Amino acid sequence: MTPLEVEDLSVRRANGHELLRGLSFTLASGERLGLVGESGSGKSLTALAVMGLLPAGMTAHGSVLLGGTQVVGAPSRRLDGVRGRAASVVFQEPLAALDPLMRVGRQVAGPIRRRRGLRGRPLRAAVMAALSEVRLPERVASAYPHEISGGQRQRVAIAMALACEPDLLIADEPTTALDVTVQAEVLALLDRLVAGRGMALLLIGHDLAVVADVADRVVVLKDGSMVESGRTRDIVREPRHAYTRSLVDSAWALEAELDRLAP
Ligand SMILES: Nc1ncnc2c1ncn2[C@@H]1O[C@H](COP(=O)(O)OP(=O)(O)OP(=O)(O)O)[C@@H](O)[C@H]1O
Repeated sequence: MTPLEVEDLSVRRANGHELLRGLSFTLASGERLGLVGESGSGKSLTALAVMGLLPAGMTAHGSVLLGGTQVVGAPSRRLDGVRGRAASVVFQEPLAALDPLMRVGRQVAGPIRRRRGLRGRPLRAAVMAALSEVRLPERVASAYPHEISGGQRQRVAIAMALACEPDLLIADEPTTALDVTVQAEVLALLDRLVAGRGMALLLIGHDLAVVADVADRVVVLKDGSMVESGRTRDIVREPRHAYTRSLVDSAWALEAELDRLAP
């Protein structure tokens, strides 16, 4: 089963204004696709439309097949069984995914219980294993989200998303809210965990250098439309569109600056 097939996807506001236009791409099993573009280009709306989670007042048109289920126009009840199993999301701000009043261990236990039907001691063991996989110490289980660091919170959010054992993981700017030193660690962790499970990954970001490190193919979005797509190395070496070229140039400029600072 193909994890994700998006065909001519558009998103409109109630007043008819189009925020996304005619977007098409496919993600095969185990494939890594990057979705890049500047702020406001429609990256997050794409993720929300794929999951059937658009804000009230916005409608999707076209086709989104998530693990073979049509998301566009589907009633929320039908999608409850698809979300988590077919795809999970890690958002930019981990606090958004976590309940501030619940200890971390209980939160991680939620999706494991639902997905694998575990209870009692086996459930506790599975929670500890899930935390250890994202390199978190056991004591994090009894902490509240505000008692751990931003990087640790994002690891918890990743553990929860992976606990559902989805065929596709959508990571929407998963490291943007983190300190630079923590960003690389979390990205490497995500990379390793997704590869180990053979999951497909849709990695969303504004920084081409970060996305290119992980993604096999890239889709470039500008003002709600796809301007270019192709294999990452082709796009980085020979961008066809002027906008993509500007993203590549700024990625190279940053690289050169880092080389100059730390040769
Ligand atoms: N809840 C909303 N209500 C109205 N307009 C919205 C809403 N969310 C997003 N938009 C608009 O849709 C467009 C695309 O937004 P989106 O959040 O997808 O961009 P993005 O590429 O993810 O940007 P960023 O990198 O800043 O997250 C923007 O013009 C934005 O103003």
